[in-house]
Amino acid sequence: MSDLHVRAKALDAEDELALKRREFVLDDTVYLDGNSLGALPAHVPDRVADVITRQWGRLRIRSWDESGWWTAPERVGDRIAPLVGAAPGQIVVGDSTSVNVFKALVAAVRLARGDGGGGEADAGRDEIIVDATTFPTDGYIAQSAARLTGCRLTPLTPAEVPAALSPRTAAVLLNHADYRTGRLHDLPGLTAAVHAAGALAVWDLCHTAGALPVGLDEHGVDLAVGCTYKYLNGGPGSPAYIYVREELQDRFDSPLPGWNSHAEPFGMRPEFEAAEGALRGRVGTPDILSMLALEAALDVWDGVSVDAVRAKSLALTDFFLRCVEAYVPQGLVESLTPAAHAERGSQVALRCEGAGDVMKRLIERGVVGDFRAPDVLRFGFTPLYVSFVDAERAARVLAEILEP
Ligand SMILES: Cc1ncc(COP(=O)(O)O)c(C=O)c1O
Ligand SMILES: Nc1c(O)cccc1C(=O)C[C@H](N)C(=O)O
Repeated sequence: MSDLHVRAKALDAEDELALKRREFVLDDTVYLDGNSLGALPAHVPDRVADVITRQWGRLRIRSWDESGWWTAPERVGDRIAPLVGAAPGQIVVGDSTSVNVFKALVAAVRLARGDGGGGEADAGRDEIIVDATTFPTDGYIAQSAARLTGCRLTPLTPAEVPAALSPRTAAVLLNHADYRTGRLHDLPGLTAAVHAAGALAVWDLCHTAGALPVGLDEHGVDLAVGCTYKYLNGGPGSPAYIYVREELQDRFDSPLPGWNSHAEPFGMRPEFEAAEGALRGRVGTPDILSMLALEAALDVWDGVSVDAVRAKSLALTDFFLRCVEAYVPQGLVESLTPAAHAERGSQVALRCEGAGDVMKRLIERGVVGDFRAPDVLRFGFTPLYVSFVDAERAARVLAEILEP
């Protein structure tokens, strides 16, 4: 048994989150793809079965009230809120991340221009800045949002953003962590810079919510979106969420006003009148089955502190990098993930020749990560269920595959 394997066992023995793993359905594979699809919490199937057989099957239409279906978007939003540092009443769940990026970005431009009333009119703001390294969907949506609002679109790396901000910038769309490299961006500093230029900051939290503290309220973030199927373990295609800072809610002018964001949805009135508060982020009928599966999945967070999750995430990624360095012959892989903790999310990305084929072989050997073109091996570390022994085994199998 190697020294690192012994060390891994000792680290697992000290791990205050170690018992959480039992709450998930896992087998003896090393699952390092929770940054794409989180594992299934073991109690979710029974809860979903109840939603289907009793709430839908027996109560039918009565469930909109009696089973709390109608208010699920804001109720589940309030369950996510503490995980991203938000007070209640600012998050609603529904739609995909892509759709929420659209709502948030167009609304941010309208807010920056004072279009929603009550704000200072500043029609001269005609630029959207977007993270040039973003997950593609955010870039596509930003292009469309720019066309619709008559803005020019400026793609920049997050580091280039502060120097490029100007009185013409309306909104900036950024990722808290880069999906490819795992680099964590400076949310407090960039948000402050965007505000100093009089613009609004929209953050995509897909790769950080549930993995590390976000501090939306503390850092004055204007609008944020995120998915729930990664570190929040909501299940494939589980609905995303949108955060609208409380102070902005009465001026938040959604580009997708639907009957679910109407002040009186059952008034069936032809004129749109926006609901109060975060409800303005709703659009149409919520996807109840997925949403209630997510609600059940969020139970695993009871009694868990996000700070403890962050501490374990950093310890896991540090340990994995140490094992890779010890086991993999020099020069065969290169870490794209920053060594500095302040710049690291919860994944390790290794550049490697033939990465697609290497990942196939890793998966065959029971180590599940993913491949991102053209040459990146991604390993996501979900602190609620990944162990130090997993990290050591993943590095060892990688070395065995790469060994000439
Ligand atoms: C940063 C980021 N934004 C958005 C998405 C996806 O958006 P959607 O939930 O609409 O598929 C992903 C991953 O799928 C992502 O990594
Ligand atoms: N959302 C996904 C899907 O529907 C299928 C496969 C993968 C995904 C992902 O989430 C990919 C992920 N956002 C990434 O960072 O690459």
